[in-house]
This record gives sequence, C-alpha cells and structure tokens, in this order.
Amino acid sequence: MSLKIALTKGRVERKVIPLLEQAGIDCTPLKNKKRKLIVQTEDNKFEFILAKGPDVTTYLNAGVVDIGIVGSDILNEQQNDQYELLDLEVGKCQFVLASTADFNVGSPERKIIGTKYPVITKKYFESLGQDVEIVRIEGSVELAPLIGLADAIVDITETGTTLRENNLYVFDYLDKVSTRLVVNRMSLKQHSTEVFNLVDNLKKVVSEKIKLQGEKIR
Ligand SMILES: Nc1ncnc2c1ncn2[C@@H]1O[C@H](COP(=O)(O)OP(=O)(O)OP(=O)(O)O)[C@@H](O)[C@H]1O
Ligand SMILES: O=P(O)(O)OC[C@H]1O[C@H](OP(=O)(O)OP(=O)(O)O)[C@H](O)[C@@H]1O
Repeated sequence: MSLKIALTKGRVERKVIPLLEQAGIDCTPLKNKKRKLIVQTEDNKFEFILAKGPDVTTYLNAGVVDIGIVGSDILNEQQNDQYELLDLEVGKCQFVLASTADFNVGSPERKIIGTKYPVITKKYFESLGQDVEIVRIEGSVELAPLIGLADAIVDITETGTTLRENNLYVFDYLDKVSTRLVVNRMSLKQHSTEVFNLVDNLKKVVSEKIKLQGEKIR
C-alpha cells in the first residue's frame, strides 16, 4: 500500500519536490501531473494528494492521509496540535506587522488589522495588551492599509519586495515560518517503517543542504 502524502500545492510543492528527489523519490509523475490532484509514484510507494495548505491538516485529522507537508504559518494559525516530525527548512519567511509610514503601533485608539491569520494576529496584539478589530483578507493583504480598509496588516514576507513596492514598512517582526512535515499518529503506528524511512532520508537531505549553505557563507 502507498504512503499517502498531502502536499500543499503551489509554492510549497515547488520547493519540496527537489528535496523529495534528493531523498530518492522519482517525482516525474508529480512534475508532469498538470491538473491531476492525486499522483502515484511509478513504484507505487507514495501517493501525493495536492491540497491547499489549510486543508492538509483536515485530511490528516480525518485519517485519510498519513503525512502532511504544510507551512508552519498554517499549523500555528490552526492550533490543532499536529505531530511534527521534520522542519524541511524551505518556504522560509516571517510574519510581520506592516503599514504605511504614518502608522503608530503604540497609539491608544482601537486598531483595525487586515490579515489572512486572525488567530496569530489576535495573540500578537494580546501580547501587547491591545484589543484589535480583525478584518480577514484572503490575498494581496498589502492592499488593506493602502485603500483604507485597515490601519495595518499582519502577513508573511520573504524578500520584502511586496512591502517595498507598495510603500509599506515593517513595524515589528513576529514568528519565523518554514515548511513542516507532519504525521497522522495512527499512521505512525501502522506504517512506522515507511514513515521513518522517508523522514530519515529527508532529514539527511535537509542537513546536507544546511551544511552546504553554511560553507558557502563562510
Ligand atoms: N512569500 C513567501 N515566501 C516563502 N514562503 C511563503 C511565502 N508566501 C507563502 N509562503 C508559504 O507557502 C505557503 C503557501 O502559500 P500561498 O497559499 O500564499 O501560496 P501559493 O498558493 O503557493 O501561491 P502561488 O499559487 O502564487 O504559488 C504558505 O502557507 C507559507 O507557508
Ligand atoms: O516578501 P515577498 O517575497 O514579496 O513575499 C510576500 C508575499 O508573498 C505572499 O503572498 P502570495 O505571493 O502567496 O500571494 P497572495 O497575496 O495572493 O497570498 C505574502 O502574502 C506576501 O504578499
């Protein structure tokens, strides 16, 4: 039976495929899948289920997949205690509080904050002792302070390009984000050899990559 892996499609998928290949998995069917959402490797050892990030944990919780590959931003936002086995060290970015230059984080008025991450945002402002109004936005979050929908945003940034090109400034840095491998606890019992084989192989790939990056910096 194949090990079922819910893989976040899009950016995460693109960053994770090279790691899977280096871990010895032939990803040709995954790379040629076009609009197919379920893809099996030639040797039938793995079945990839291509899903949106927030749905990856839904599949895991329902027990219909064994493994999930998803950003820690989503795991933190959902707060439902997934069993994380590996930080894949790709999809790295960071949560920031950002706004236009005139924003004052210390001002006493109740602020309106635009975000895709209401739980993380609420917690962050609670830690500052502030009760804020949250406007949930699905994408292009940077628009919110520009068009007067919110006073500021909490969003993820990688290169800072989107903020820069829209004249937004970082007012605070929150948690760092990266792609994680999480596992269904039942699968860990039923398919422990297969799961740990995959995790061990990926661990080697990730630590080799980190070592090489360290050598390049030195
Ligand atoms: N700018 C970024 N840099 C690095 N990782 C990011 C960035 N934005 C998002 N991520 C990570 O990728 C995951 C998926 O992101 P998102 O759903 O925004 O993009 P996507 O659907 O892959 O986008 P696209 O379809 O444009 O490739 C996020 O949960 C997060 O962990
Ligand atoms: O710092 P940068 O490298 O510019 O990356 C940051 C952007 O990337 C993400 O958006 P994404 O590209 O996923 O699009 P979205 O706005 O539709 O979510 C994030 O929400 C920022 O908008």
